[in-house]
Amino acid sequence: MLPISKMKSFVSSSSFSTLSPYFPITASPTLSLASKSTQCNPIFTHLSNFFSLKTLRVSLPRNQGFSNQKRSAQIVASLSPPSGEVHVIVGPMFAGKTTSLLRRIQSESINGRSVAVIKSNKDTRYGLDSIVTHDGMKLPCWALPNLSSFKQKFGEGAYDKLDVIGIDEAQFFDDLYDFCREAADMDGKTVIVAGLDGDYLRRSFGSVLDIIPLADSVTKLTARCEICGNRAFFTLRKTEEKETELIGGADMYMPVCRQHYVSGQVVIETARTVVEEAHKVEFTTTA
Ligand SMILES: Nc1ncnc2c1ncn2[C@@H]1O[C@H](COP(=O)(O)OP(=O)(O)O)[C@@H](O)[C@H]1O
Ligand SMILES: Cc1cn([C@H]2C[C@H](O)[C@@H](COP(=O)(O)O)O2)c(=O)[nH]c1=O
Repeated sequence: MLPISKMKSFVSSSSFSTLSPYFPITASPTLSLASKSTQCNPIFTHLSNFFSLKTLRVSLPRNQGFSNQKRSAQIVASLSPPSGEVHVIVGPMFAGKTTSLLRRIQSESINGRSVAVIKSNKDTRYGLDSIVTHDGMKLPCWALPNLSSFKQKFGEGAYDKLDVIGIDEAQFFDDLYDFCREAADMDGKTVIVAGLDGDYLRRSFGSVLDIIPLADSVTKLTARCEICGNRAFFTLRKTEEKETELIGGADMYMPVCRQHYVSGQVVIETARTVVEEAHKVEFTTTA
């Protein structure tokens, strides 16, 4: 298998057919819309913009069935936008979200689909040209301030040929929902999103949870609790900073189970209070 770091390009040259991979033609004997009369009927034209072939079922006489099925499938294919997919991978830090995203992208690329990966340009830990896992697995990427700039930066023509878009560190993109909806619903892309569902205080992080209603699949991964080795669902911040967004790795964060999240928060809060009190004492004695 080709190692991710050796992938020829993060955009392969396989061509993208607008309709065929996304529109399985599975017409049943009764599944037919367009008899000659309905094709020219303005009511049909209006309705067919709102309903797919599966919703509007009109039975045809047996001898006309086959050719009409083909014809109606063609008509509906030309009316329906290509159907994409949204897959979401969440979990705490060190859970393997980036690893899983890169594996899926690699496998899509090996299957001949053209792929591109985006990460937030806020995360400068490993430079801006690659996505890197905590294990050092690597893939070239686009580091962007927002997702809406992707189409223009990537080039409209190249975007049209793309099959799969990977998004890492999704919690940092405010326009995640609109991007995923448009890419999957209108442009027929498979979008694979990896990000933190919760921040260090276990509050919903960015727009990651907002895209669950758009998703075909949602996978919650777990790490290993750094204190007891049990499954870790949460990320504990080891430092005193309080802002929500704070780029860092194992120096600042650790994955923990519920028990050690709760006790860890108490320890960190106590330590913070002790430090603050010590500063106050220092300030009053020197003033
Ligand atoms: N406490 C930990 N629990 C689980 N994995 C850890 C831990 N510390 C380091 N790792 C390493 O991190 C890897 C996952 O990295 P990565 O895919 O970048 O995770 P994520 O994107 O979820 O932060 C694991 O395969 C493991 O080797
Ligand atoms: C919990 C938490 C994390 N972050 C930052 C820290 C890292 O830079 C990324 C997460 O990276 P990973 O690929 O999931 O390991 O997010 C943050 O800014 N705020 C937080 O509360």
